[in-house]
Amino acid sequence: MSNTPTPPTPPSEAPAATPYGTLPPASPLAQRKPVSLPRLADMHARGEKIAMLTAYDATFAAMADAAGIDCLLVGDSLGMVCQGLNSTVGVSLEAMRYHTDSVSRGLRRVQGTTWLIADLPFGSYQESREQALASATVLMQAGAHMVKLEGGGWTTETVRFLVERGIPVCAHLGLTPQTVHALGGYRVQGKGDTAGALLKQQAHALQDAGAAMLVLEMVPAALAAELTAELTRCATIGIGAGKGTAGQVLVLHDMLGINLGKMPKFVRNFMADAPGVLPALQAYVQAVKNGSFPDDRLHAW
Ligand SMILES: Nc1nc(=O)c2c([nH]1)NC[C@@H]1CN(c3ccc(C(=O)N[C@@H](CCC(=O)O)C(=O)O)cc3)CN21
Ligand SMILES: CC(C)C(=O)C(=O)O
Ligand SMILES: [Mg+2]
Repeated sequence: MSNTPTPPTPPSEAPAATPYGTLPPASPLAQRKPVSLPRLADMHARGEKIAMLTAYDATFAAMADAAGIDCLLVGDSLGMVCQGLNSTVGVSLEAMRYHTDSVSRGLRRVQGTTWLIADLPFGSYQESREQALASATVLMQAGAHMVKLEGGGWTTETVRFLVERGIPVCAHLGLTPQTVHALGGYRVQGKGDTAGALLKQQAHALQDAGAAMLVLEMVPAALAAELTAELTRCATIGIGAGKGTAGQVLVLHDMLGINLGKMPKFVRNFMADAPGVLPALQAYVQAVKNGSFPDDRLHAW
């Protein structure tokens, strides 16, 4: 008998089977632990980019999970993508519950490890903090791990109310599509010193209220990068906000090259160079992780 210590057991060589194909044997995804709030905070602290997409159904949710996505958002963009509405204003809480249920079941079918976020739709949280809690409860009981709500200022106390009651919250500033009629269109927000300072102040207040995540949509890249450096307890997720955020999100159909209307400028079509949907999703995760998406010249302001 030698005294040589036993070498650590090498990772299983067995390829990880998914319903959509086989992942490479050494893939860290094969044994990935569930993404949780502490793990997201750890990724944020280490500077590992957080990759997020929207999902509206069980099949795409399972595929994105297999591709190694960190977070999925059941976005109220489903009103435009799935229901054919021309804005997100008409999306009901019942529709959000239905799609959250479907996505959550898809993740359970494959023992998914993805962090699941659901949008509180227009009109489901504006009336009172109690209304927001009741609406958030519907989505959490449908399988969401976190809810997202749009806006700053008055939303701060709503965020605090939910977080104090054990509901993780993602905030959303910049282009907030539920208020498109007040904003005057889907255009860049936070441009100029005054608008930029207001957005920053609102973001800090949301972090102090306990928001663990903040979507920044269509804001100047420099503003998003500055905020990202300032907010250490809240991970920024950009969409059309440049490469300086802690993570990125896109609408799933957009990054697969499918869009009923005008493709926003911040989108990259990951199907263009991929042989299929799973490789396109994997390419997105990889591009977010290695910083090659977005390209500041092509996908930001
Ligand atoms: N399919 C889809 N993708 C999205 O990103 C998305 C939705 N739906 N629905 C909800 C909101 C609406 N969003 C939008 C919609 C349109 C533009 C758009 O047309 N942007 C123009 C710039 C317009 C301007 O600056 O005046 C662009 O060229 O990107 C951007 C974001 C983002 N969200
Ligand atoms: C675009 C993302 C951030 C969103 O809110 C949605 O898909 O509804
Ligand atoms: Mg939304």
